[in-house]
Amino acid sequence: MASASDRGPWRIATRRSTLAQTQARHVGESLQEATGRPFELVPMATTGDDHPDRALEAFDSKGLFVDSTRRAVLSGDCHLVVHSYKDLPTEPAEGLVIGAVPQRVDPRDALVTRAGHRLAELPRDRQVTIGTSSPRRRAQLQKARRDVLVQPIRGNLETRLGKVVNGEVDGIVLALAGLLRLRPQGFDLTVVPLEHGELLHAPAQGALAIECRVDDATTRKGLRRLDHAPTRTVVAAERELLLQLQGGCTAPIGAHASLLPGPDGGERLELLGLLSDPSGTRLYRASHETAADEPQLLGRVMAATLLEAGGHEVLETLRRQAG
Ligand SMILES: NCc1[nH]cc(CCC(=O)O)c1CC(=O)O
Repeated sequence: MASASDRGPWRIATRRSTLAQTQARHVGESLQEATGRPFELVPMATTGDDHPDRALEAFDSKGLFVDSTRRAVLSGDCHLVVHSYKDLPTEPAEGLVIGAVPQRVDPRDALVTRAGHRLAELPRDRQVTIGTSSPRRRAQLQKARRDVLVQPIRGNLETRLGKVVNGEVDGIVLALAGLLRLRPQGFDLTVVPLEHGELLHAPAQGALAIECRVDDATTRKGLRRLDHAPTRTVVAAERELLLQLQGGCTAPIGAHASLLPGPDGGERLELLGLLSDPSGTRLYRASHETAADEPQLLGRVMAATLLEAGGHEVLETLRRQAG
């Protein structure tokens, strides 16, 4: 087995999915440009990939998507691993550190249909079906449009787009980031981004987390070149909300943080948060702001607000159901 040394190419562990490999290649190219060292991808199967036919809900947030890639970094076989930040478990992995959070792309979800409808414009004179396996998207779709039938949908990006093209469903909701990175061609479909007030995206959506070993000074130094401080800040606020709310159950949770100009030329940090029951019947939204250097505080304040508004009962019910 090749091993990752301080010389030779950067070895980048990646899951086998096209999205994961595309993201890893982008990171590799940036790292090569920043350091003058070439890179190679080291694709590997993960537990999550072994069950691609299961609905997303079947996976918890306990690291199903990251296990073997992280092990490859911890063992010294690879220098780094690139994750979709939103799929990363909130518990830090022992011995690993997030060495870089590159600038994030558009974090919004999008509604993909043949006709280019907005959510509010979907026809009402017939049964419309929208495919998604995400509890967060389902809850918000049902809140906005009780009349729409939300269906679980499986398969990779191209398979799901194909189901819209052939009319199996009227539309799907997915992350704009995946479309931007994969640029699927040849589908006669319209992509309409969903605004934060329509359907709030997942915490850290559109961002990447690049992990390396805590004690690997060379890789940490290389990764610092890719780090984007404003993205770290907004993602920290969004992830703190997730951390505060996910005590043993996965509720639909949305979060969007942004840095805005503040008084006296400073910056302030704004956070939109959402917590819902799975049906979207009890759905709570709030917005708060703090100084730009208080992302964790902002996430905690948001969590307290959503819990007090009724989120406590929602989480209690979910916990009881989970057993
Ligand atoms: N849960 C799957 C997943 N993980 C990361 C992305 C792409 C978006 C991103 O990088 O945040 C997607 C696809 C989707 O949600 O439609």
